[in-house]
Amino acid sequence: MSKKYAIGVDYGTQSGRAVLVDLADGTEVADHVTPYPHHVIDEILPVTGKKLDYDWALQHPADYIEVLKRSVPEVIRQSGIDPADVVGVGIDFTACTMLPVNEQGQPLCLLPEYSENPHSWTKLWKHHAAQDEANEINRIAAERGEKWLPRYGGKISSEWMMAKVWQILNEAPEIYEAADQFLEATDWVISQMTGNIVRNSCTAGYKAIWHKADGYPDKEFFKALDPRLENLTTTKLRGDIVPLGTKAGELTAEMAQLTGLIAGTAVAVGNVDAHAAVPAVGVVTPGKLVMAMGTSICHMLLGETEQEVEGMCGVVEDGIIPGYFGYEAGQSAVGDIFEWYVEEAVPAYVKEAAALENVNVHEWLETRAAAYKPGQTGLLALDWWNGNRSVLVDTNLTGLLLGCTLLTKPEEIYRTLLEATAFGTRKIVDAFHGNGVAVDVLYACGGLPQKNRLLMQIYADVTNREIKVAASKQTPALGAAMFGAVAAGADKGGYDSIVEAAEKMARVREDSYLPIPENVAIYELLFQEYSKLHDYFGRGENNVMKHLKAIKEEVTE
Ligand SMILES: Nc1ncnc2c1ncn2[C@@H]1O[C@H](COP(=O)(O)OP(=O)(O)O)[C@@H](O)[C@H]1O
Ligand SMILES: O=C(CO)[C@@H](O)[C@@H](O)COP(=O)(O)O
Repeated sequence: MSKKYAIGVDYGTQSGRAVLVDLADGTEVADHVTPYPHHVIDEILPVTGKKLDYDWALQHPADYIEVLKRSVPEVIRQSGIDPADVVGVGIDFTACTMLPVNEQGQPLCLLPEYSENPHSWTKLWKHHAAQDEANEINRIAAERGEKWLPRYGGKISSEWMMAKVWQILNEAPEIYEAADQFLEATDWVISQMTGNIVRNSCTAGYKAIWHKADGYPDKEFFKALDPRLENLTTTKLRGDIVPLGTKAGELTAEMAQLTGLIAGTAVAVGNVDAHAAVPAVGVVTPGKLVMAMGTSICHMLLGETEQEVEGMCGVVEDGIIPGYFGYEAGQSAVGDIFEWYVEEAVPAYVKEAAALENVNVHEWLETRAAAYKPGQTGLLALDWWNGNRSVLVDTNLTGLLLGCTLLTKPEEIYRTLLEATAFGTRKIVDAFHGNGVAVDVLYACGGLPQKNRLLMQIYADVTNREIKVAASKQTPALGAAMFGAVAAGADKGGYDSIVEAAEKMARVREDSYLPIPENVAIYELLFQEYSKLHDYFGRGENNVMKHLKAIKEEVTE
């Protein structure tokens, strides 16, 4: 029998990437990236040229199809394989990235009668303009004692489906009316590939307050938000919600022509980027925390039971791997804090020295920062440059650097920022571990583990846990391909379960990061100090960060 393959397509914030994977062992045979032609639309709406409000972030749905059109034929061409040997396709997406569609499943923004209204466009995950609606949802849910609220750590985010839908209703009721359904972009792309609209349990669970046993919150809750929302879940969010790995359908003839694949190829239901990465590092059982480390960190964990954990983003049964409760938490800025420092705050002499040595500024700082022992800088920081996503869930918190003297060096500050983000992860690890969801070992994927060894050693020391690193540089896309193989099934050359697919296809690097006992001991002391600052500034004892923000807003108006 000829070799069999699957294709995974990872839809990120700036671009989409297709990866062609050998099903026997997970080898990534070819990959190709298509930057979105319309980029992130966060300043000007293309059709009107009108300025968008602050905090808006939209995307163009045609860009998603462009990725299929350019990147899928390219991986087939590069690999030289017969398209008939591609047994399944899966995708993963940022989330909640959502759009309104009409009865035919067409995005309203592509129809001339609606395209001038920004609310007809795809709202990207980082569209943060629905914060007022999120606040109201949280207030009303808390008042009513909604039992689903603790499943989301006590607060839902402005990034999620209900806040975004409500913003559309409030600001553009005509678009709300015209929408036959609101879909996650991941489900919309699958509908374009197969002709079937099928909602997946991952985005429904984490981003749309859906629960396997209880379904959506009841109508009375939605009525309490706004009487016009009463029937939202049975009308514009209607439809069966199916587990990850389910076959959504088969590639249509039209899509086969566009992609160069064979009509009838199995297509898996949509998935989320961070969640798809979990089986791709071989994690299919509890106790192993997967960190997707880049500009931010998503922390993913499996558990046997549904526990309430302070500040977690959510817990969803079957939300990552069927048969387990999938937990998600996160830090809203990690690499972005290092980027801020490198771009905005290092002295010119550092940039010049790095250029002379032909290394980038991060690498220059890392080498020098690595020469310090834990605690030797005398510095401590709170990693809230972009607020706090877990455990405190407060976007109004800001960063703090403590302990500077006239002798403080840039590399010491850089090391302190690395450490601060590790302490942020430790808070999340402790929150889970202390609430009965074991965290025994860490797995890292994403860009940062490839870029900064010091950072990874600090994370191992601060958490006192081994860290295994993904062998793949395209972990979410590999995971998406694995779900594509599961959609195909073993009799078509794929796999019957994601656990089997992970056994054969997932890989981590041979070398791992182990905690160094003397570093662990010092970091334990520093973490106690971090925790004091964390609670003092984060739990209301000293609201100076919020006061500063309020004064800033007042004088800026
Ligand atoms: N050597 C480095 N050490 C630490 N951080 C780095 C280094 N090089 C780049 N970064 C940070 O990595 C982040 C990008 O990570 P990456 O995983 O590639 O992106 P994304 O999260 O968009 O997928 C940026 O925020 C950047 O500041
Ligand atoms: O929120 C989630 C996952 O739940 C992500 O899709 C979102 O943060 C986007 O992450 P990336 O920027 O793609 O790493």
